[in-house]
Amino acid sequence: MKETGSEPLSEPPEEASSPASEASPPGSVGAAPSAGRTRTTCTAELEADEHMEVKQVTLCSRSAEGKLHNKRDGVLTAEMVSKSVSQLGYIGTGRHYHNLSLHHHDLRDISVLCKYTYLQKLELAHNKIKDLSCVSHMPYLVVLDASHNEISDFFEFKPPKSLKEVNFSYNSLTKMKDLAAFSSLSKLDLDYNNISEIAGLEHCCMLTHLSLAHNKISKISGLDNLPLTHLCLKGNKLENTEGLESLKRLRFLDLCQNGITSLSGLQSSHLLGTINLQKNLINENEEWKHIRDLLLLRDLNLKENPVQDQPDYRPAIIFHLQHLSVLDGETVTAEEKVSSINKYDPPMNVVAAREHMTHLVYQLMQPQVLYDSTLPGADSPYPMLVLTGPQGCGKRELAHRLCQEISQYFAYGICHTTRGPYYGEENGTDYHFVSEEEFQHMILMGKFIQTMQYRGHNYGLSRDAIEEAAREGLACCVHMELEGVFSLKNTCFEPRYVLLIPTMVEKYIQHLKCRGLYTPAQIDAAVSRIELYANTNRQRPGFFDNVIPCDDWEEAFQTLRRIMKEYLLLEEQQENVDNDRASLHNTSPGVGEEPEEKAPSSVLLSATETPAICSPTALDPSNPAYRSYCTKIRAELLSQKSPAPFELASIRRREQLVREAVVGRSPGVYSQLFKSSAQIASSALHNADPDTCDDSSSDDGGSVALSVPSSAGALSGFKEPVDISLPEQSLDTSKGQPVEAQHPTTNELAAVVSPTSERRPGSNVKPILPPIPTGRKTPVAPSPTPSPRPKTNTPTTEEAKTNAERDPTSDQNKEM
Ligand SMILES: Nc1ncnc2c1ncn2[C@@H]1O[C@H](COP(=O)(O)OP(=O)(O)OP(=O)(O)O)[C@@H](O)[C@H]1O
Repeated sequence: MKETGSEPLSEPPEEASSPASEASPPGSVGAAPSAGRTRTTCTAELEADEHMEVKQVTLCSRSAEGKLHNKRDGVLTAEMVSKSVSQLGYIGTGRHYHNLSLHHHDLRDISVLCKYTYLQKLELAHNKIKDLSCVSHMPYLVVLDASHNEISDFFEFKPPKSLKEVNFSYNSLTKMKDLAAFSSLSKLDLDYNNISEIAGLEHCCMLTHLSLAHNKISKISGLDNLPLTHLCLKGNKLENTEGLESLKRLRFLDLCQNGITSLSGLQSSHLLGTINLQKNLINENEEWKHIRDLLLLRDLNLKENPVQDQPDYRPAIIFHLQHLSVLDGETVTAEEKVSSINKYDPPMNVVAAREHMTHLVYQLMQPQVLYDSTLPGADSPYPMLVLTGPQGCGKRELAHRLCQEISQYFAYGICHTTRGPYYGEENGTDYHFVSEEEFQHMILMGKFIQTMQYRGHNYGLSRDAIEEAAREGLACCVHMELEGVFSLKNTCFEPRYVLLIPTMVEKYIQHLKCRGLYTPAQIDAAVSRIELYANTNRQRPGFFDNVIPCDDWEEAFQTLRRIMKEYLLLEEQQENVDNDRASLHNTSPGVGEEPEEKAPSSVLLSATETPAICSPTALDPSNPAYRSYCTKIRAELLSQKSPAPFELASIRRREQLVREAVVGRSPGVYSQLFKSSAQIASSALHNADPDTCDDSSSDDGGSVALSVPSSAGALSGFKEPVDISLPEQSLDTSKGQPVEAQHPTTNELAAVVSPTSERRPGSNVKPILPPIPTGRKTPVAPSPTPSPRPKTNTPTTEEAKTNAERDPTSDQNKEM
């Protein structure tokens, strides 16, 4: 839209309108009454209007004529201006052009611009201007670009109230002056001048962008509390980054091409997202410490700094500044982040995997030995118990006590350690105390299946420690820290992991203090690890098989004892025998007659540390509440019609055929196991009802067969892997099913055949103790509490059978 009339477009403000109205000669800034301006101003502006249709047009691209004219004397004329204005708009009551762009005209004298009081944007780059006093007449000016000129006077004009952006780059400024009057200034570009000190900006409370690249600044100063978000001090003489502390809003910082050696001073600019420090003198990897708390930092450039020559420079920086997405201009990949973490702070499972790999390799380098005592069966692991929990939580004492009280089944696995013995500790009882050299030698000899460093000492569980227990026909019980558990989970062993966790921190601290072995720092560290255990339990369901609060050791021990008996099927057998009898005599109790389950002696903690009764652990087969449920289901099924004995015999025969087809006829290494309770119970039932005995399986209608951990697992039939504690898997259901329904399904067979079927964690595969060799040692200490269990050695299969035959209703049979 074009103004056509010759009237003034609007009334300019008084101070600005005066010179224009007089049509002053170039350079003059004289005052004149506003009434006199009308004609001249309008003429100039209207001349401009006539030539202006297109907005934002630059003279350099279209005014060859004007160029020629200017080249003569460098004086800007109204005609040229009229060709270079754009952006017609309203100001006050009239319409005026707002923009004037005069690039590359070799202009020296622009005093004619005094008449153009309504300009908002003035672009004068690439001229030879020294004097900008005409700007004093532009009260509406917002943007001024006077870059690439010859200006040496800093802001020598009356401050336009709204002046926001000024570009004085590539001029001859040497000194900054007070800019208090330029309170609206938000962007100031002073690149490529000769300024040696930052000054005069104290009152620029709107200044967000400041660039002073390629000056002579040797110290960052004068920026205190400015609201700067972007600061460029590239190509100066800076040696450090001190002086930026108060710039809390800084987001972009360019300090490249200086002599900076340290990043100190940047730590409090928490909003920094980009720091460019290319071509400086930073040479310490450790400098990351100053910027590690800048969590919004995404782009860091340390190219061409000596620090790049440091070994592991990039992974180290990436590790310490995990939030970076670009380092030295290159995108930081997820892989780089992960590998840097694995390098500098590997998570426990990574450490464990590495440890495992190391031990495996060293072991493979040795002459190979067949550790037949601990070989896992097709579906049953060698039984092992691992007590874990924070240091001093009592796991060692509990392990010892368990091995004493249930000495028929457990032996204490003695670890090696490089720490010296505490008072009262004996070599070969609590630990094998060895020197560091010995320990390292053992590692190299592939002796360990797991090691860990704890508080500067090495601890390790050797294969021999486990074998020692296994050769005695005993399950192995060890205690270790969480790292050890992670490590052990990589091995072929599938222990039962029991977490002992203090829930009363004060009591735990008190206990540690009483021990008198730990410094306050060590106590703090031990306490802090409670959280680690709790988190692991929360975040990895099934990681621990049981969680027992250990504030009261007696209570914890009773819980542990009960769990272990269940684990080894010592109590379950009794229950099964009872059920079997009931089945055989067709006197199975109804649901209402179910004997009450014993309440747990201690409350197990669930994953979220809530009592087990109302928690997910209620579904833990080791939980009595859950078992009660299973028993009820079983009782209900038992009360239904039982198949006739000949049907059972037929089923057994077919099962046996399937079994033999799957695992062959020959008994495995565990065939003479502590087949303990199951076989004895089985024998008892054989005696009770010989008609139903036709093969190695029990003839009780299913329930005994289910609970018998026969040799090497699979040998006892395809039912073996099925966990009796799971009601839907219990083959007891066969009693209430039609015969066809008792045939193994494809899935059941697969479960037997597949060695990976439902194993730990959380699988509750019942373990089988290794064979008891002839001449086995008598357990050191029998259980202190009178128990119906055998008080000496676990009987061999033959012994058990004989005993059972002698007295099928004996206590031994019941218990075992
Ligand atoms: N082979 C191992 N792997 C991992 N951790 C182990 C191993 N052997 C022992 N530990 C654990 O190392 C920690 C330190 O053991 P140490 O015997 O030195 O301390 P403690 O003060 O006696 O504590 P605690 O009574 O729990 O054993 C204990 O938590 C212990 O269970």
